[in-house]
Parts: sequence; C-alpha cells; structure tokens
Amino acid sequence: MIHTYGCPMHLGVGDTGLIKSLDYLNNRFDQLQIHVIPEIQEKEENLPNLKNLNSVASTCQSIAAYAYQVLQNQETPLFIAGDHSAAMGSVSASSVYTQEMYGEETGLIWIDAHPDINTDSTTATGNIHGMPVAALLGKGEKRLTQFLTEQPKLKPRNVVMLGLRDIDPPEQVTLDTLGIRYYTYDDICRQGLTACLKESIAYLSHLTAVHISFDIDSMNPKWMPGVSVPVPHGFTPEEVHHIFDALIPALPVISYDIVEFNMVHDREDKTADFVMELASQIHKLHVPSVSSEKSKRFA
Ligand SMILES: NC(=[NH2+])NCCC[C@H](N)C(=O)O
Ligand SMILES: [Mn+2]
Repeated sequence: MIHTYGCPMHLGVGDTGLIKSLDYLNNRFDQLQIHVIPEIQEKEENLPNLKNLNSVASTCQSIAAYAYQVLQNQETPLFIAGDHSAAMGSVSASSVYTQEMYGEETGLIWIDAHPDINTDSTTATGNIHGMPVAALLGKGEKRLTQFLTEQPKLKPRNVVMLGLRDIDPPEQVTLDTLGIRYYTYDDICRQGLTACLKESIAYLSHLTAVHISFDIDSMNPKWMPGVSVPVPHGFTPEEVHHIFDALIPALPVISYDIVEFNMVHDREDKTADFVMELASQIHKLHVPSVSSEKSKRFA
C-alpha cells in the first residue's frame, strides 16, 4: 500500500510559493489525501552557505522519522511537494530501514535537472535544496548527514541520475570523482530513453531496495512551469510516464518523492494536474516489491 505524505517545505530554497502548494494539491484532489508534516521554523544564524540550516535540519529529521515509521508499517511512502532538501529525510528513512531490515544497501534513482550534489563548500547559492545527494553520501555539513543514524545513507555506486541539464562546475567534479552514473537530458536524447532506462535498471539490479526521487524541474518548463528553478528543455509528460512504466515493475522500489511543485509559478494548473497524474500512475503500477516478500520471511 502506498502512503502519501508531504511537507510544505520551502526553506531549502526560500521560495514562499512552496508554502501553500501542498494544501493546494490536497484541496484540488480529494483522492490524494496527503498527510501533512509541518515545516519546522527554528532560530537561524544566517550562514550564507547553509541558509536556514537549523530549520531544514529539524524538518528533515521529522520527515525521516515519519517515513521510517511508514516503512515499518510495511507501507510504501510517497512524499509529495516541498523543496528537494526533503529527500535528505525521505531517503535517509529508506536507507536506514533497508540496512536494519535486510542488512543491505539502498539504491537511488534521481530524476532531476540538477544533480543537487553541492556542499557548503561548493554551493553558489547557499540553498540546501542543491545539497541533498552530497549529504546522503555523507559529504558536507554534519548536521545534514546524520538523520536517524550517523552513517552515510548511500554509496556512489548505487546512484543513477536521469535528465541532468544544469550542473554547477564543482558538481561536475564531484560526479566525476565519485564515478556517479548519470545521464544528462542530452545523453538521453542521443542514446534513446528506453536504452538509458535499460542500462540504469541493469546497473541497480544487485539491490534489494531502491528509492525514486523525482524533481518536477526535470521536465520541460514549457509543459511544467510550476517549479522554483526552471531549466529550459527536459522531459515531456509522455517521457516521464515512460520512465515510471519502465522502472516500477523492474526494480524493488520501496519509496518515492515528487518534489518542488510550486503553485505560484504554475499556469492553468498544468503542473498540479501532472502531479496528480503521476501519483495515480505510481498507485496503479506499484506492486509490493521483493522487500516486502522478504519481510514476510523476517516476520
Ligand atoms: N532541487 C533543486 N531544484 N535544486 C536546484 C539547485 C540549483 C543550484 N545548483 C544550487 O545549488 O543552488
Ligand atoms: Mn532537485
């Protein structure tokens, strides 16, 4: 069973349009029933390279604790809305749960225009929503790497990124140094989406659990304007449906994120309606994966 939850998190980027976006989805789509985790606002020291650190850290801790509980109830967490720093919470939960339950590593499919692999020493904006992957790999500010446990939550070899089109120069260095598997949107246009998905699935096939984190800005803002950091070009709605059609049955997906929906930048509810479509597609396709089969053995 999918359990839909979310957090109107905005302090990872500081765009206030995110604050009302979650309630907006809940009111527009009765059937979504997103359980809302409040964003926590702490007193801040205003660090220029780690904006709103205290609030982001507390909020991610609360997202991690909630998602971990959902996984323990044998349900599949689907996180909707909020800025992408929330993935530090949701992916930490997937990773810690998989480690404790099966003693195994977690894979991550990161579908995004950005690799979000900055740290406080490489960021040009100070926005923490540009840092979650680095933090999950155990890099950068300690307070962002230690949700639920002190250990790094991911290994570079278990990460695949799809759709990148806006990589900061230091991020490129990190991707290359760590040997992270990624496909830019241009790579995907050249090699074909089906071929890239097939390779990604094979690359992660050794894993027991995979988390899919989908940033709406991976899509072409012509179709999906409702995001905080739009980047020209990118996936069409058909391509995104194709990605989920291919990945869900082929990998042991244990949790999902759909992030960065920003109603203030949306036009004619195009992006809001797409979030609903994608959530329904996930509901339809998701089958309790290998991990829940395995968990029966542990019961
Ligand atoms: N989740 C996102 N939309 N991230 C955008 C990050 C943009 C830029 N690379 C930064 O570090 O600030
Ligand atoms: Mn992102």
